[in-house]
Amino acid sequence: MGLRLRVDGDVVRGEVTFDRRQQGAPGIAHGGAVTTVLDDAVASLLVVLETPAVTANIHVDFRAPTLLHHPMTVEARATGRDGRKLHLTARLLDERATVVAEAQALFLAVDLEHFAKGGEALPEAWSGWGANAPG
Ligand SMILES: CCCCCCCCCCCCCCCC(=O)SCCNC(=O)CCNC(=O)[C@H](O)C(C)(C)COP(=O)(O)OP(=O)(O)OC[C@H]1O[C@@H](n2cnc3c(N)ncnc32)[C@H](O)[C@@H]1OP(=O)(O)O
Repeated sequence: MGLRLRVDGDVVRGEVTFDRRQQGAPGIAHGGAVTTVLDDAVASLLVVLETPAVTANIHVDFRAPTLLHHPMTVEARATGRDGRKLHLTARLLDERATVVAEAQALFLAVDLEHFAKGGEALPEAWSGWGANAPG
């Protein structure tokens, strides 16, 4: 889906255009694909927060059909932190700046060891990451 995300101050912004590969109903993106974009956008806030964390839950409101082949923008920001709990939100907007979907996510800060459970080497860039991890 060609999602491109960038950090802009304390906000993550990006662009995405859904195509037939993410189709649900004819001409409309599947809600799971929309949720993936929103989850990726809030996850990118972890760079801003300098905190390794994972999605514990994500609630998505689908406000309008997300049309295929129409460029969309996504923006995500942190709304609060309560110990290990990170409260994050993201919105997907169409070319008219109409919100087509929005998400509220709860991330939980984890130690980097959490990611080692996958059995794969972690990226070198992560070695200095995690000063804000719970352990
Ligand atoms: C320097 C450069 C860096 C570059 C950097 C680049 C970025 C690179 C990103 C890498 C990261 C990508 C991440 C992507 C986002 C995923 O896609 S993550 C994948 C999807 N998520 C998962 O796989 C998570 C699976 N779940 C788990 O591992 C565990 O359930 C969790 C979430 C770690 C929680 O387990 P736990 O640590 O044992 O937590 P637990 O003690 O049960 O609960 C702690 C508190 O949270 C609450 N809680 C736990 N789960 C829930 C829930 N689901 N709902 C509500 N409350 C909950 C509990 O009630 C408890 O509350 P309190 O009693 O303290 O008030």
